[in-house]
Amino acid sequence: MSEFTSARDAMAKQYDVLFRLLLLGDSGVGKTCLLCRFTDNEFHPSHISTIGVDFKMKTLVIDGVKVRIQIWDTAGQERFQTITKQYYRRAQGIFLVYDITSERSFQHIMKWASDVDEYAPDKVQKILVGNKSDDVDKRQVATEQGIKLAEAYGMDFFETSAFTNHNITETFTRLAEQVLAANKKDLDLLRMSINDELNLTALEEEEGLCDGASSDQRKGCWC
Ligand SMILES: Nc1nc2c(ncn2[C@@H]2O[C@H](COP(=O)(O)OP(=O)(O)OP(=O)(O)O)[C@@H](O)[C@H]2O)c(=O)[nH]1
Repeated sequence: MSEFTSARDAMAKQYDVLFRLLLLGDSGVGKTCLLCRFTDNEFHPSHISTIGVDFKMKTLVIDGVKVRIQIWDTAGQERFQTITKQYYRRAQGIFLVYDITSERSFQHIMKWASDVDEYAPDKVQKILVGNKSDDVDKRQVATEQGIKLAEAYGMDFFETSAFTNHNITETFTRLAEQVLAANKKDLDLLRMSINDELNLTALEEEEGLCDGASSDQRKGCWC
């Protein structure tokens, strides 16, 4: 279920909605690097395996909506999967990541996708990501293979490079847009509730002004 904040919380926190997105894929495909590039515009050449899970936040504005996204980076290593699977059920969007220089990581997407079917909410939005597109000499997975697999699963598809910053913002924004669209009904309710609160606040302010106003000022007041 979507994690919409109350109108007062949202106003206090400077965002309208909060989404949880999850990065999944084999160890070494570049999940942590994708996240670091997106949130901090940094790239780390060394592979330090994620232990369990970690997260970073970023706020995007989509169609005038301030979307705060909490992106969970999971460990690709098999030994952490009991832990990482516990995070699936609270995700609204999932990146299924493979490495275009690793046929094996591409084959494993089927396993990741079936885990998502089993443990994530039905409404979860998914996107397929073929990372390391800069590493052309080592490419093992053709772009067309990625396109076909994404079509078969009914997902959008991006080839990315955390190294060159290719398609990074596009990929994260696309998944956030999909999640937003999938939760539009809840969002409309939220907007209505924000409007109600704003109207209420305006009314309260007006009333406050009237209460504290001098008799001259009260003449112009409708209360
Ligand atoms: N050439 C190239 N190398 C990349 C890219 N993204 C990540 N790498 C390298 O791939 C290695 C693994 O990257 P990580 O981001 O640590 O991989 P991970 O998927 O988070 O791995 P786990 O935490 O073990 O699941 C590192 O040496 C990165 O520098 C990319 O876009 N291009």
